[in-house]
Amino acid sequence: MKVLKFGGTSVGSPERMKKLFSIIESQPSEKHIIVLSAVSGTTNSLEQIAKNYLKGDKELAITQVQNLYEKYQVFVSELFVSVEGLNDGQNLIDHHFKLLEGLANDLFTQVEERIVLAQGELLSTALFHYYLKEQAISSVLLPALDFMRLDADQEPDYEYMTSKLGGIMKQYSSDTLFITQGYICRNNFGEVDNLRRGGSDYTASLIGAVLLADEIQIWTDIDGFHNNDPRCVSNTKAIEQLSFDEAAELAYFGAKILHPQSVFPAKKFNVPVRLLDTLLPDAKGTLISESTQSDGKIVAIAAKDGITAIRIHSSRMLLAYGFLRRVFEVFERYKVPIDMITTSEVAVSLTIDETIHLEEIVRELEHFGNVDVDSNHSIICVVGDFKTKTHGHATIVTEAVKHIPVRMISYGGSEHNLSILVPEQHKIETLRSLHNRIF
Ligand SMILES: Nc1ncnc2c1ncn2[C@@H]1O[C@H](COP(=O)(O)OP(=O)(O)O)[C@@H](O)[C@H]1O
Ligand SMILES: N[C@@H](CC(=O)OP(=O)(O)O)C(=O)O
Repeated sequence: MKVLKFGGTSVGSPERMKKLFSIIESQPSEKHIIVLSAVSGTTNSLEQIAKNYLKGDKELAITQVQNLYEKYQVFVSELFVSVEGLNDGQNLIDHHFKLLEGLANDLFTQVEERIVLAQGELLSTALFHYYLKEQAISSVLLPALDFMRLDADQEPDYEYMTSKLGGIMKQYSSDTLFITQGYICRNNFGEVDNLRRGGSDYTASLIGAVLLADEIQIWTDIDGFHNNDPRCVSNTKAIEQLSFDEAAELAYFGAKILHPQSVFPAKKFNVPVRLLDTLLPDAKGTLISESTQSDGKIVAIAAKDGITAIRIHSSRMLLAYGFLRRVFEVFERYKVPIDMITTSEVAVSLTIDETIHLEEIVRELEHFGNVDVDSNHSIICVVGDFKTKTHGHATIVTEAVKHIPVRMISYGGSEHNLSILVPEQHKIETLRSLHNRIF
């Protein structure tokens, strides 16, 4: 069995949906679970609608609902040709947009906000299901809200998902084609929730993991994981093979092609992940598995923006123990993860990308010493095999960035990551300079 995920761009227009049909049709006849994101741009529009409902600006929210409805009317008219298909499509969008408009009459809380955000994937999957029906292809539309669940810590509830989805699949043992929604799930209260922006990759990985699939395929608009950010550097190349750990580092540190959390379930259950291109379906793509080909080499570079660096300078740190624990406890209290950390005998610098509680955190850290905050930085993450060949990598990196003001360097945390922190305005130059020196 394979799990195939298609992102917002791959279902972004009726033409793209038809292209997706031809990719699915050409797959060998085994079980396939197709995970779809919302049509590109839809989740952004839904976010705006929910924001305005939350603010109480119902008039603006309803205008935005109507604008989106008009886009879907065009989509339906271009996707279907049969009277039945056109009716199915029209009834579907009428149902979902009535629900969106109807929310103006009730109290609107964060519960309703998440219901609004779920409509994109509910629409795209049903539209594709009806399109397959028009093409005389039978498929089962699996409601993700029936089996995707997070626990009280917002972590996937593997046990629940394994038993629920396993049971559903047994019910449909003779069917081969399944379609389900990416991104959406329920929380531990049973309310509609989601896996955060870009979360459809995570859905595919979770489904592949709990069903022990042969492969999880992430289909997108590029021919695999590139060795640098193609939006910033021009001559990047697709990488044929990456290990789970290398892919996780790159995804976490900004390689947008993959949701940062999506590698973990696949690694936990050892299910390979393949990144493929909807526009070039025959291209090799990238295989992410337990093995790697990096063998002493640097394989890729990625960048993560919106980073804030915090330095705590304290003479009390000198020869003291327990200092770092007290610093970390502050971040733990506010549930803010730390990305990078460097220390000297009298100071510690660390980075965060979540600044909602920055003021409170700084206030608490000031009990330990002087605190400096530098915002608008980027982490540049260089990934490769630093175990087989243990010398030379740091020199290559520092030499390539000798003209850039580097705020932090972190090396040795893992055997395949060297990260540097630079002001955001130097990100592109840093990526290009490293690319020219390394590849
Ligand atoms: N290292 C990288 N390799 C490949 N693509 C990358 C990388 N870093 C950023 N990207 C960007 O990720 C995009 C694909 O991700 P995304 O837009 O989320 O796809 P989808 O909508 O299919 O989920 C590519 O078009 C590319 O611009
Ligand atoms: N629709 C969601 C989920 C998603 O994963 O989208 P994409 O696969 O297009 O990144 C979002 O826009 O965040």
